[in-house]
Amino acid sequence: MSTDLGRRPVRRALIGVSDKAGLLDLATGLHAAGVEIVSTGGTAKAIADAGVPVTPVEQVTGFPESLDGRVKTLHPHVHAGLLADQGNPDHVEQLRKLDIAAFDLLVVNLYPFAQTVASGASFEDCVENIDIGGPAMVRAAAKNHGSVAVVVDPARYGWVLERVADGGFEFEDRKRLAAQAYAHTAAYDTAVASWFASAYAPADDAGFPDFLGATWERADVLRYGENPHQKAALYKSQNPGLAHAEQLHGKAMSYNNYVDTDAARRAAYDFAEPAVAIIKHANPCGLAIGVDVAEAHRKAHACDPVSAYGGVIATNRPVSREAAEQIAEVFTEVVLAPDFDAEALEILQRKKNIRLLKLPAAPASPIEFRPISGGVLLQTADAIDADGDDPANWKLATGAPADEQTLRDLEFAWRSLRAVKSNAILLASGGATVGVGMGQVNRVDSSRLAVSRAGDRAKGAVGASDAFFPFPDGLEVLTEAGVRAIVQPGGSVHDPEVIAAAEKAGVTMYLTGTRHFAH
Ligand SMILES: NC(=O)c1ncn([C@@H]2O[C@H](COP(=O)(O)O)[C@@H](O)[C@H]2O)c1NC=O
Repeated sequence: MSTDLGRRPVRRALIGVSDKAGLLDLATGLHAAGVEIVSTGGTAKAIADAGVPVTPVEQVTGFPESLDGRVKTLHPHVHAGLLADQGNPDHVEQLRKLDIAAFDLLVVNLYPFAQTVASGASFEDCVENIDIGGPAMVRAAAKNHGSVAVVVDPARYGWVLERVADGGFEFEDRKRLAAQAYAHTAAYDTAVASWFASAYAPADDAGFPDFLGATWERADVLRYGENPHQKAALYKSQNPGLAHAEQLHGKAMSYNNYVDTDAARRAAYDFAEPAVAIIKHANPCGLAIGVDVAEAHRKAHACDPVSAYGGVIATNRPVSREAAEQIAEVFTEVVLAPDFDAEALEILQRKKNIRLLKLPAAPASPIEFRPISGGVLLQTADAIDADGDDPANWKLATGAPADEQTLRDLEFAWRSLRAVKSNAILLASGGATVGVGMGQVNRVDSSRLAVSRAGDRAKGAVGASDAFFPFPDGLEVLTEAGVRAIVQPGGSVHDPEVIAAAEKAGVTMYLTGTRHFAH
C-alpha cells in the first residue's frame, strides 16, 4: 500500500547515475539543503572530487562493489531503505531493529544500453551494458512512492532542488515521478528484450524475431483526429522521422496534417535530385524533380493546381527565397524541408496559417509496421532498389527503345509511383507528373482518372502502372490519349494481349518485373 503521507521532507538521498550531466549541481544543492548523500562508486567519486560530502554505498551495505560493478546496490540495506513504507509503523520498527536508514529520494539513470547498441559495440559489450541494479532500485522506489521520490530524468534536477528547498515532494509529485520511472524501466527492458530477440531471430523465419517491443512517449495532444469528433495525440518513438520534426512556424499540426506530411516526406525524400511533392489526402497531386526546389515546385504545382490548394508540400532540399515566394502564393497547410533559407523563412512566416517543419533527411526505416485489429503486420520497406527499379534491367516488350529523355521520364514516373495509392497510374513529362490516377478498385478507372487529369498533356507523355495491366483495356485508355511510352511490371496471364495492344498502338513498353503497390 502507498499511504498518502503528503509532503515529505528529503533527508537522505541515494544517487547512482551513468550520465553524470548536472550531477554536481544536484549534489551541491542537496548538500546545501542538509540532505545526506549516498552514492555508488563512480558517482560518489565525482561528487567527492567536487568537495561535496558523500557516503559510498559500500559503507551502507558493508559489502564491496564487486564483479566489475555487477553487484553494487543489490543489497537489503539498500532495498529495505527504498521499500520501507514510512506510513507503516511495523515497517518503521523493522528498519529500526535492522539498523537500516530509509531513503527519501532516489536519483538513478541507467547504463546506456541503447546508445551502446547504436554505437555498433560487440555483443558482449551490449550485454555488459544491461543495467541490473539500477532498474531494481528504480522499481523499488517507484513502488514505494508513498515514501520515496524517484528521479530518472536529469532534466528534472532543477525542479528537484526547488522541491527539496520547499520542504519536500507532495504525494502527487511522487506518484507522477513513479509513473515516469516505470515508463523508463519498461522502455529500457523493451529495448533489451527486442535487441535480444533480434540477435537470436531464427534464420529460417526470414529473420523476424519471436518478440517485438516498442515504446512511445506522448509528444502532443492534437486538437482532434481524422474528424472533429475523434480525439487524437502524437506519440514519439526513438526512431527518426516526422514525429521529431522541428516546427518553425504556424498553428499546431493536426492529425491529417501529420498523415499527409508523412506521405509527402516519403515521396520527396525518395529522390536524389531536388524534388517537391504536393500531397492531398495522402496522395500526390503533384510530384516533380528540377534543377532546384523552385523549379521542382513550379512543375509539381502545374500538375494539378486546383487540388494543390490546401495541400501539404515536402521537399528534399532547403527551401530557397524563390521557392518560398511561389509557395506563398498558394494556400498551403504545411511545408516540410530539411531547412529553410533565412529569406525563405521570413517570406513564409508572414503567412499566418502555414506550418513550417524542419526535418533533416534520415535513413528510412528498413521495416514497416501496419496495425490490424488484434495484431500488427511487419514487412521490409518497399525501397526503390529492387533489380526491376533499374532501367538497365527493364525488358523492352514492344516498340522502339526509348531515347534518353524518354527513359529518364519513365524512370521518374516509375519512382514516383511509390507515392501513389493503388491502383496507381501515373503520367509524366519532363520530370513532372502531369496526371495521376489513384485509389481506384480497378486499373481502367485509374487510367481514365490519370488521363482526364492530364488533359492535353497526356499526348506525348509517358505512363507508369504500379502493377501489371490484367487486360489491354487500361493500357488502351492511355494509348488512345496519346501516351507514347509505358513502363509496368508485366506478369499477367494476359501479357501477350497487353503487349499486342501496345504494339498496335505503336508505343514503347518496358516490363520491370517488380511491382510497387501502396495500399
Ligand atoms: N549492479 C548494481 O548493483 C548496480 N547498482 C546501480 N547500478 C548502476 O550503476 C550506475 C552508476 O554507477 P557509478 O556510480 O559507478 O558510475 C547507474 O547507472 C546505476 O543504475 C548498478 N549496475 C548495474 O547493474
